[in-house]
Amino acid sequence: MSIHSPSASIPQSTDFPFQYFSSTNLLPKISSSSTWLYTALGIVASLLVLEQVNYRYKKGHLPGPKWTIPIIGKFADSLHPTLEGYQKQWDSGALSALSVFNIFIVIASSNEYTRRILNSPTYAEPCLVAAGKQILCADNWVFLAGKAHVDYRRILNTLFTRKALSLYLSSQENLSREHFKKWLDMSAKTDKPVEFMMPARDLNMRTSLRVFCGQHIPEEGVVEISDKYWLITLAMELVNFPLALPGTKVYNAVKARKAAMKWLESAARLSKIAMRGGQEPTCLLDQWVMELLDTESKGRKDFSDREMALVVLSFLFASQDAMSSGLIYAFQHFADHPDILDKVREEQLRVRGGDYNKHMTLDMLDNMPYLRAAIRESLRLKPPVTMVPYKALKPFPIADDYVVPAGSMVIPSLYPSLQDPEVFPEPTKFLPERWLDPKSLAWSKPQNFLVFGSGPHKCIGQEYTVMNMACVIGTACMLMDWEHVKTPDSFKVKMILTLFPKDGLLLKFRSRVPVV
Ligand code: HEM
Repeated sequence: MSIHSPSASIPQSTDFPFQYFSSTNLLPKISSSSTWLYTALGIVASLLVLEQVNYRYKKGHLPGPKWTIPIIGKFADSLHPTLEGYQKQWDSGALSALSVFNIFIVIASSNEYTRRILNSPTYAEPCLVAAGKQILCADNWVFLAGKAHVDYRRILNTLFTRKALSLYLSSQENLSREHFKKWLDMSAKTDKPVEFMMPARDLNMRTSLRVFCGQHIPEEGVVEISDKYWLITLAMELVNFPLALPGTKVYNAVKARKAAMKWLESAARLSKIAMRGGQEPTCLLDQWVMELLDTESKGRKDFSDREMALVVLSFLFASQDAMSSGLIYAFQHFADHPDILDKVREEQLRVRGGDYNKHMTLDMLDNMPYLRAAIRESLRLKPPVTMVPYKALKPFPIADDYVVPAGSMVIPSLYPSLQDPEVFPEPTKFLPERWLDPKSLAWSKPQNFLVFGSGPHKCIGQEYTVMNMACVIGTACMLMDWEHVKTPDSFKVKMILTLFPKDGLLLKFRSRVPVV
């Protein structure tokens, strides 16, 4: 098949019972009063046949079910995704196909096809999930494409320079310490372990909101956004029930977004007032407003409160689930590898000059190669984002023998590249050492380290993420011990948009030195 003739031909012989629909001898004598019924049945039957023909035509020779379940397709699987399920799909071929609610989906598992999708902006653009635009608003900058996206992103890059990152570091460290005290108190009160998933998400949400909005959001707003944000996470399924009726996940998520936007718009307004009034910048919004006020800096000078709030919303969306997943697995990996934790501690103590309570700076972080290698390895071993849904803007000749039909979802998978034994021998082991030598095999194939994606939409928060994880883990291991209470589900994976240990990670915390 040529690359310009999408998919395969219509099937010649089938195991689908077309004859059922055309078999007139099954029909009773048609009375005039029931004509409408048979007409309606005929139309429905034709649509169902058309659905199958269309699916088979688009699928072509790709591996995947021969027939799609009428109307819903693989909706049931997409409601309860499992890593094992995806592994099966990836193992079925470098490209494979399925359909959910008539959305045709092509999944890429190889490094080559995955990177081709991520780096072909004229053929495909990120669509997050099918309901992404409803939830994050269609006018959110993350849905821009081409030059408009590049220009917008250039401005946002100024929020993640080294100078900006060092501004955020002290809020991160102070909040981490507050939360460590809470976790230690929880452990001190009972013999039972803490189920770490929600406390970690809470630390992360509070850190993000304070780093992004500083004190421009009152505590009441932080609590409301943190409480409601979970509804947004729950709605981020690959394909949702198509109508956002009251009670559906998408409906609840839209309500949660409206509540969050009210606080975020107010924060943008207050930041502008504070910066114009000569106050010192303390957060990402302030950093942005200072950039706008700087007569030396080039680029757009006017961003409405709504535009700024939508950017913060996109950062919250992108960071909350992925960063929580990254942190939770880091706590699990370090608890399960005390020898590695010892090495991290040794390095921490050396760089902190023997002072357990010394606060971290970016310069100190530069001198912690072992901690950075361990965090990189933790993210490789359990990459929070396993795949990134994109949409084909036009027929996309992804392979010599296959063209992704326009309008299809096309999903690059990050996980298989990060578990490739050719690049990461013993891929299921936690081996920070593989990142210590710049000439190592792992470093020799940077194209395989897809934790943060690749191409024009590569994660804008990559450095911020590593800095935050290093700050939390580096400080935690100075001040606390934590023990992993293992259960039969500890090493099984639960997929809620990102990856989490199935038992929520049970930890017991103990103080090493008083937290100040
Ligand atoms: C462990 C943490 C994180 C992981 C694993 C992660 C991963 C990713 C991935 C895989 C992408 C898609 C890249 C692509 O399409 O090629 C992405 C995009 C993005 N990430 Fe992250 N991310 C993390 C944290 C963050 C944080 C903390 C922020 C915000 C401060 C952030 C902001 C974004 C944004 C805005 C995009 C879209 C960029 C664009 O379309 O230009 N991420 N991230």
